[in-house]
Amino acid sequence: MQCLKVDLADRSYPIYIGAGILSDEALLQRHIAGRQVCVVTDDTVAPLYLESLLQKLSGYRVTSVVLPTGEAYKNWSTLQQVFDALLAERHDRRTTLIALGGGVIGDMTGFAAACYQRGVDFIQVPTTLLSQVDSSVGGKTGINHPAGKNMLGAFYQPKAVLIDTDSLRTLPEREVSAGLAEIVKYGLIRDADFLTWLEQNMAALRALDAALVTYAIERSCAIKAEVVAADEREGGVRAILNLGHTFGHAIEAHQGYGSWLHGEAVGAGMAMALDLSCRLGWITDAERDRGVALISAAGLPTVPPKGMVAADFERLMSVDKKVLDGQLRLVLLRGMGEAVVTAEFTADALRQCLVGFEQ
Ligand SMILES: NC(=O)c1ccc[n+]([C@@H]2O[C@H](COP(=O)([O-])OP(=O)(O)OC[C@H]3O[C@@H](n4cnc5c(N)ncnc54)[C@H](O)[C@@H]3O)[C@@H](O)[C@H]2O)c1
Ligand SMILES: O=C(O)C(=O)C[C@@H](O)[C@H](O)[C@H](O)COP(=O)(O)O
Ligand SMILES: [Zn+2]
Repeated sequence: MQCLKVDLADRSYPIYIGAGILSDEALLQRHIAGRQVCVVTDDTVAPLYLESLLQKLSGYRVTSVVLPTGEAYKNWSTLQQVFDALLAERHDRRTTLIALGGGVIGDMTGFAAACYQRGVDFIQVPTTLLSQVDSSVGGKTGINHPAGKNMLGAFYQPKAVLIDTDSLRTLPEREVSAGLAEIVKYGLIRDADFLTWLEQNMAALRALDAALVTYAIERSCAIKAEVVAADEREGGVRAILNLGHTFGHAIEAHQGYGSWLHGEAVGAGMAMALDLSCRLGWITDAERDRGVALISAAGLPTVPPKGMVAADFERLMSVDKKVLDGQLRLVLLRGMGEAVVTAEFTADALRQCLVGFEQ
């Protein structure tokens, strides 16, 4: 088992990574402060992993909430179901919530934990590749609004992240590719050597080779932990974790959340960010093509949905959380492995990029 740390003074916490670590009762229980636990999961993950998790919690007063599966349910009314269940079961403020599932469950459970009785503990038990390499780490929690992705939420850190790589065995191929999008992102923004390693190992990663996937999770979590520790609330450098997301979130909102997976939208979004970086002369054509080829090799789209035009992007991107005083900022590449958050592009350059992707 590998243990990394997210270093945030009194909000620091461990990330455990390993095969079968969910069978380690003591490891889980070490991070539960009180005697009450509520496990939050979805109706796809519950039949797979809920019972065995509950067995590790004997001696606690445990309840569970099973939410409907998917991005379309990352909203107020689903969150309300969590609060209703916590109140109906008389959970007190020493309760620990456990998020058992993918990023949708992790983001909503974290937000519920931030709000319930003004804040209770929570633990992340991510079961998708995407949530193991990204969403379970860093404390961004929240829900979507029809006008924009993750528009309501809080920065609220978990007490621990338990990544059991065995849970990936049941993950559908499409979800594996979605997780690879965020892994490719880390290479593009911060680590050119990791990018080369990903190029060499992409086929085996898609086949879920255990040793390679474990290394990819460790490297991704290490990069994310370092960036979050440097800038917990995204005052500056943390925004590089948003590479491809301004375009990608616009795609998700345009499609009504759910028909394109988050990772798929980020894949196409990163291809668009590579293209704009190239148009600005910051990376070469060959570097752009190399990035796009890797996104494609991960099984991800490299163009936005048919019928989505430049004006759709401009409208939806104008509500991005990186907009300051009406000025859009984007994460672009100054080189492979070197991301910047910048407003140094003209509206015209952006429009040409967007029009270039129209189909
Ligand atoms: N907070 C952050 O920093 C952060 C980072 C990245 C993404 N996100 C958010 O995460 C969400 C995407 O997360 P996701 O890709 O995990 O999606 P998800 O939570 O919808 O899970 C994907 C699908 O896999 C199923 N599933 C989960 N674990 C499984 C398993 N082990 N076996 C079989 N099926 C399983 C789920 O039921 C769901 O159908 C988006 O809402 C995105 O905005 C947040
Ligand atoms: O942790 C971060 O910071 C990220 O930006 C990680 C992203 O992969 C993730 O999708 C995040 O939820 C996006 O955040 P948002 O602030 O753009 O909604
Ligand atoms: Zn993301």
